[in-house]
Amino acid sequence: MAIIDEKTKMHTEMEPVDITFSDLTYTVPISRGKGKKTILKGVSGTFKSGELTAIMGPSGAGKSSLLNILTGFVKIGVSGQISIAKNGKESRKICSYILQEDNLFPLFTVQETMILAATLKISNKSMSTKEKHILVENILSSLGLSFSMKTRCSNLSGGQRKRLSIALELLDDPPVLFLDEPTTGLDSSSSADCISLLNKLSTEGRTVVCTIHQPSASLYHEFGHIYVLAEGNCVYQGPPSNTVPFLSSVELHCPQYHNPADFLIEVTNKEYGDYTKALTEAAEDPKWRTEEKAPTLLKDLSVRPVRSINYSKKIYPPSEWIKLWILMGRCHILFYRDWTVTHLKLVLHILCAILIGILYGDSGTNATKTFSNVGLLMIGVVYIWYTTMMPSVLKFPLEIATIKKETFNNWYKLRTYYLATQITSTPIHVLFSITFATILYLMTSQPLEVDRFMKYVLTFITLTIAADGFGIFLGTMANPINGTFFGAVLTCFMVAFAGFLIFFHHMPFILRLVSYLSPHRYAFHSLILSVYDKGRTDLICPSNIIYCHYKKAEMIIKTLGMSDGDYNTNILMIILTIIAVKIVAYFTLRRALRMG
Ligand SMILES: Nc1ncnc2c1ncn2[C@@H]1O[C@H](COP(=O)(O)OP(=O)(O)OP(=O)(O)O)[C@@H](O)[C@H]1O
Repeated sequence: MAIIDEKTKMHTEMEPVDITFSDLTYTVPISRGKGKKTILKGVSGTFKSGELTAIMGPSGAGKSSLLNILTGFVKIGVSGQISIAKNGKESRKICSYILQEDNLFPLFTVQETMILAATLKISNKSMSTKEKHILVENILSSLGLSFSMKTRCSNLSGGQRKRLSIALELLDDPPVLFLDEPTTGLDSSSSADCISLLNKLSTEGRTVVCTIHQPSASLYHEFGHIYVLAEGNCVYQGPPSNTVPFLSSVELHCPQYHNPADFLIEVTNKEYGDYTKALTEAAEDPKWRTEEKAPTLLKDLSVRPVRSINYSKKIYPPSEWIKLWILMGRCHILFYRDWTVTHLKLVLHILCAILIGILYGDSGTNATKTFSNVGLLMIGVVYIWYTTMMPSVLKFPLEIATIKKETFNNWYKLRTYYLATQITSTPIHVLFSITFATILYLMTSQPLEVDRFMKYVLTFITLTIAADGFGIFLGTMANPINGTFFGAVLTCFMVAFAGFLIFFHHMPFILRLVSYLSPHRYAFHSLILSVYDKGRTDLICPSNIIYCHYKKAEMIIKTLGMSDGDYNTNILMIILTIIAVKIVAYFTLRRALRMG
């Protein structure tokens, strides 16, 4: 449904953006100290606006590498010139890159995904909310997604997901679209729909470049320009109609009724001998780059391309501050919808606290159970640490591809995303830790004093935030398998250095210094001091017991070697750990995005 009113008739005209690159070379290290491998060997070419370009070639020819370099996704090891200019100004920000993986949030519907993207990409000053809704409907209708507006992304078909990925990038009307293998995983009919959609977008004045493996004969002729790579060399560039005469010029005759695209790939796969050098030389002749037939409608500059999507106004993005609020909103919805993240965990925290509470009974006041109570405090530390850290270790590797796609396409800056996730996830961790700590405190008969209770809960709150930071750090440094392994090892050492499984005065001096790096040390210290320090009344020694060694609270503090301990210093150390680990985690996340 194309909604056109007087306002939307004022189409902003697509400014042509041609992409020119010359002598592009891409070199990668093979393995440490063992030399380099050249992926692209000085390739040149031009991709014009209003034209749909296909980058083709056998597997490993360098198609994705070329696309990654042109988009700016890859920068290291690249030499040569690339010009992507709009109004004479060089800019990569006008490009949108649609990756092979769709990376959509499964819990959002198509409409929600689009509206959220629209609010992130288009400021309220350049378009009202109503206008954004109209634009979203317009794009979805143009891409044949109107009937799936209320469908969750998890339930979309492969072709629909691909079209939604394209729709999302069309919101801010980019003049250049790059797509990595948009037809992979689609059946022939969906592939045909996808390519004809891209063709339509290019005829509206955009520069559309995609990689494709082996298109059918009919699909092949939908492209305006074909760029073929073989072993890092350009072995053909020109319209599809010139392919057969071009190949004939090097004595490679495409059999009648044979798909020229198939023949081209067979030739580049050396099924008829090694023609790579001959083809590379022949492809340098500019005569193959123009069609011999009459120029198409688009190339006639007097004809304005008809735009199916109406962008009523020039689009400006909102400020990062506004984007922060929008991202926080998105995180909240995701937390709410993913019941395993919030509801299930809250229930499990309650159940576990009750279970542990039953297990330890009155250990908080019973002088015969003092050591059990100390063990309980340690269990609390490990429980909160583990249940907070491990989900973060697993969460970030799953999200990195989506964050990379969105930050690369200028939806928002990484620091905005990071801040939004921290602001939204922290209250949830805090809620979990308060719930767990409160139940445990009351069920295990800890002293009913507000001051002690607050200190006890505050320790769990700070520890949970620190654990989240360590989880992000590990999740952005390693894959989920290694992350969970390193997380488990790290936790074991932190527990060992906490001062309970081995007392501080039993540790070798050097290792005692290492214990200062363990947040578990500070958390365990804080819990002991909150419960037993500062004039704690004597614990109850049951009448049937003759002697209770730990009746006096200072005795347990002395045994644990914490007589000099100060609650505030320990909490401060956890807070400093939080600040340090969250900053480091931001940089490891940034590094993970760069490494892809
Ligand atoms: N960072 C890298 N380190 C080492 N080798 C690389 C790197 N990037 C690409 N390559 C190699 O460069 C060659 C070209 O890779 P590229 O992904 O560009 O090929 P492709 O034509 O897109 O292949 P396919 O069609 O199979 O996806 C491959 O042999 C690949 O192994």
